[in-house]
Amino acid sequence: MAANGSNGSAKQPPQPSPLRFSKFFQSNMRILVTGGAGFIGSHLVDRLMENEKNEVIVVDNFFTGSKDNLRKWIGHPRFELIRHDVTEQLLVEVDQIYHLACPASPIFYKYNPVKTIKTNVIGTLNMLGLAKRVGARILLTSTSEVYGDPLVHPQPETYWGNVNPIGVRSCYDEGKRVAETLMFDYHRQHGIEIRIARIFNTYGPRMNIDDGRVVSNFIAQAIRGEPLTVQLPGTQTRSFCYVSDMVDGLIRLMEGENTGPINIGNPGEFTMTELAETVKELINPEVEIKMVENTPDDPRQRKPDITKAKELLGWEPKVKLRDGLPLMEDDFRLRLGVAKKN
Ligand SMILES: NC(=O)c1ccc[n+]([C@@H]2O[C@H](COP(=O)([O-])OP(=O)(O)OC[C@H]3O[C@@H](n4cnc5c(N)ncnc54)[C@H](O)[C@@H]3O)[C@@H](O)[C@H]2O)c1
Ligand SMILES: O=C(O)[C@H]1O[C@H](OP(=O)(O)OP(=O)(O)OC[C@H]2O[C@@H](n3ccc(=O)[nH]c3=O)[C@H](O)[C@@H]2O)[C@H](O)[C@@H](O)[C@@H]1O
Repeated sequence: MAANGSNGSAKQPPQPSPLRFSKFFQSNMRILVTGGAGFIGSHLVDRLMENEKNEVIVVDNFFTGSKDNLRKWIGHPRFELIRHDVTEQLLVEVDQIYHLACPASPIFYKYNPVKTIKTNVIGTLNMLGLAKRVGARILLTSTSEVYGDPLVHPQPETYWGNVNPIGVRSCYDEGKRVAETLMFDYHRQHGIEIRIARIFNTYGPRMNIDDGRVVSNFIAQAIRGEPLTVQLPGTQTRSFCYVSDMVDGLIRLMEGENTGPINIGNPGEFTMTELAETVKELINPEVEIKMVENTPDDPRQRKPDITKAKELLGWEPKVKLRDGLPLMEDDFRLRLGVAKKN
C-alpha cells in the first residue's frame, strides 16, 4: 500500500488480472498513456518504449496532440494508438495508466472551457473506473495551477491554493482540483493505487509551434525575427522544467510507493522579462522585446518546493534553462525550416 500520511486508503486495492502474475505477463507491463500524442505524453511514450518489457497503448483525441509525435512507434508490435476521447468509456486491459489527456496551453483550454471541465472530471472518472475494473495503478498529471495565484512562495504540496472558482482559467484549475479529489476518493473508497504529480511549467521539443505558451512563443518569435511578446507586467515569474527531467520524475512517481501529490518542476525561477532577454541573447540578439496586454487571473509568481520529490523519489531536475532552450531551438528550426546563421 502506498505511503500517504493522513490520507491512507481504507481498502486493499482491487485484484489485478491473474495474468499479471503469470510467467508471460511478468515480462510484459501493459501501460496506457492518455494524451500520449501530446507534448509530455509523447516523450513519456519514448521512454516507456525503451523498456522491452513494456507494451504501450496511447489514447488521444488529437485536439492538441498529433500522430507525428509518435511516428517512430506506429506499426511497432509493442505499441498501439487509439483515437478516443476520454470523456467516453474505455475498455482495455492494462496494468498501469498514465492519465495526461487534457489541453495544457491556456489558449487551448480556454477555447472550449466546458469541454476542458468534462475532460478533467468525466475523463478522470472514466480512467478511475477503468483502473478499478482491471486493478491498474493510475497516475494523474495535475498542475501547479491548483495553487492558483499563490500567496505562499515557493509552493509546497501542503498549500491549499488561492484559486478563482469562476474565472476564465477555472475550467482548468478547478477541473484539475476535482480530478485530484476524485483520485483520493477512489483511493479511500475503492483502494485504487493512485499517484498524483503536480507539474510545473514544462518545455522542450515537440511543443506546438503556435501553442501560446511562453517558451514556445518566444522561441518561435525569435527564430522568425518577430518581437518577443512579454505580457504585462513582465515581473510575473515561472519555473521551467525540461521535458526529459519531467518524464524521469513521472516514472519515478509511478514506480515508487507514494501517492503524492508531489510537485515535479524545476525551482529555477525567472520573470517573463528575464526569460525574453535570455531567449534573445541565445537565439536572436537582433529581435525586439515588446510589452503586450495580459489575460485575466495570470498567476504572479510560481516556484515549486521540491523537498518531497527529492526525499521521496530521489528526484531533482538536471537540465538548466540555458541548456534546455538550445535543444528546443534545434527542433523548432527544423520544423519551421529556418536554419541557424553562422
Ligand atoms: N506542459 C506543462 O507545462 C504542464 C504543466 C502542468 C500540467 N500539465 C499537464 O500535463 C498533461 C500533458 O500536458 P502537455 O503539455 O503535454 O499538453 P498537450 O496539449 O501537448 O497534450 C495533451 C494531450 O491530450 C489530448 N487530449 C486532450 N483532451 C483529450 C480528451 N478529451 N480525450 C483524449 N485526449 C485528449 C491532446 O490531444 C494532447 O495530445 C496535461 O494533463 C496537463 O494538464 C502540463
Ligand atoms: O505549469 C503549470 O502548472 C501550468 O503552466 C502553464 O500555464 P501558464 O504558466 O499560464 O503558461 P504560459 O501560457 O506559458 O504563461 C506563462 C507566463 O508567460 C506570460 N506570457 C505568455 C505568452 C507570451 O507570449 N508572453 C508572455 O509573457 C504569461 O502572461 C504568463 O505570465 C501551462 O500552460 C498549464 O497547462 C500548466 O498547467
